[in-house]
Amino acid sequence: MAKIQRALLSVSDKTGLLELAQFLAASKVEMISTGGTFKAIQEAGLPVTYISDVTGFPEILDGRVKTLHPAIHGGLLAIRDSEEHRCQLAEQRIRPIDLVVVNLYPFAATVAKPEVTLEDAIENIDIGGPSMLRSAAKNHHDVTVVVDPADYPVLIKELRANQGQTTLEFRKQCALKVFQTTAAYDSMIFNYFNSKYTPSADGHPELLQLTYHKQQSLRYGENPHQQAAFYVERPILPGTVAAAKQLHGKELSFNNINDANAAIEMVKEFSETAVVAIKHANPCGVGVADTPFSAYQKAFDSDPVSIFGGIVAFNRPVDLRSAEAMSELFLEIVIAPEFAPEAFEVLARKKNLRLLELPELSHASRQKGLDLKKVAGGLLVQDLDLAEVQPSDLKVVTQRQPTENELKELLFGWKVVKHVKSNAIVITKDNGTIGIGPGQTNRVGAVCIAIGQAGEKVKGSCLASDAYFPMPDSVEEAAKAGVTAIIQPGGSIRDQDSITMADRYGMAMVFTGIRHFKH
Ligand SMILES: NC(=O)c1ncn([C@@H]2O[C@H](COP(=O)(O)O)[C@@H](O)[C@H]2O)c1NC=O
Repeated sequence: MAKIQRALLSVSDKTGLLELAQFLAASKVEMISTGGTFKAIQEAGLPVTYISDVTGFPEILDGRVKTLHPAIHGGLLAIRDSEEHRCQLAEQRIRPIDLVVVNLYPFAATVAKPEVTLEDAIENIDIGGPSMLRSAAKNHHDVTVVVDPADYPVLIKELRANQGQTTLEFRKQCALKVFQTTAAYDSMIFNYFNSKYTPSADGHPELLQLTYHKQQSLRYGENPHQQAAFYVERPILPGTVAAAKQLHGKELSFNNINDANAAIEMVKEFSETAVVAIKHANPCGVGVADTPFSAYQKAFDSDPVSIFGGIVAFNRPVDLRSAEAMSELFLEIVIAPEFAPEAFEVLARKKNLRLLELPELSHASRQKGLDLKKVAGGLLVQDLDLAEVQPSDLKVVTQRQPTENELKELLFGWKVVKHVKSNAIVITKDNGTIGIGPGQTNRVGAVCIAIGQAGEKVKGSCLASDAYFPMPDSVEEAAKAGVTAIIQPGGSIRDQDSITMADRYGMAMVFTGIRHFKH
């Protein structure tokens, strides 16, 4: 490529514009520019040509048409090596443009405003900008294009290193960034209009466009032979694993991020002080108490074996006592809205332990959204499971009513079981889990695992089941072990068999009418 001689600058975000313009002027590059950009460069005392002097046409329709002209697009799209293209340019008196610096109308920021009108949104759809970006990127063999003010210093460095030229490798990267930018920009516009105009009865668009930005490359995926990366939404959603700030410890792994997500989403379930211990994305211990330390103890006591190598999330600041207790263990991650300085000091003595700070871990910070499940060849989309039950939603189906204490316990277990992989059974006592049976292919198997884990403590406990009992066997096993009350959705054609079994043992059983499958 020859030395850059002619540049077109048209930017909404004027950050870094004058520094770049100064460099280009000093490098004797001729600059062409649109309204506001032209004004800014001219006011800085730098030589610049107004776009209309190139197109021979005024900017019209409130700026809707300013660069959409053959004098611009011809100058961008002509193949420099083509004799025919060169002749056509000469015939039409069009001069090549070698460098394009454009950034787009701020559509995202506009539609993010709560008071935005449809008219505002429409006016912020950039037409001329993406057209120039695409023309220049298409012709990147000959044209350099920069779309991000953060890249101006990189451009300057490149021009300095190559005597006013750019390398093809540089232009390829620039073109890639343009296509990335215009694709994301169009997705954003499409999604906005989908939310306004979609005729689909289920609220899901005919075409699902998702844009995620790479937050980090990961050392490997679920297993060391799988390559992996972490992509996030922008703007970053507060109160999610994507927003967590790592204060200390080794880099997060793929499994860490997945487990941390499970811990965060679960601890937000509680408005009371709660601690959640996660292992392989399932809770292995959950406690609710008056202090973070007692909540932690309950979570720990639930399964002192499984917590080894686990992830612990607090929804209150971590105190010194909790930190000291945790420092006795090998943990992968501790997550909390805050770490007391003395607690941080204790935990930070562990070189590898990752400490994640996430201020928005309250129950109120839960937000509606989509839950996406990748299947081979497709994607399943559903609303996030944010369903909750209140005491008034519960239907007592047994002769015996649950006591007040049992009722509290059942509602606690219900919140926990929602976050356990199906078939899921959770046994609790005193607002702490004592037995968790996750991910079994039959429900009674999950019951037996939970009972086995609870040991002697099972006597006088409560049990939560994520879905109904297809047979009365689970109720019988629980009753024989000493469980006194059960919460479950109900809805089986054999509900009556389970109710009869519960009555036989004098148990209390309540139906929620809501199921919490999690696969
Ligand atoms: N209509 C056009 O021909 C046109 N050409 C460039 N733009 C945009 O106008 C903005 C710069 O405008 P100004 O230089 O007037 O501040 C840039 O974001 C650029 O992408 C245009 N605006 C919208 O489509």
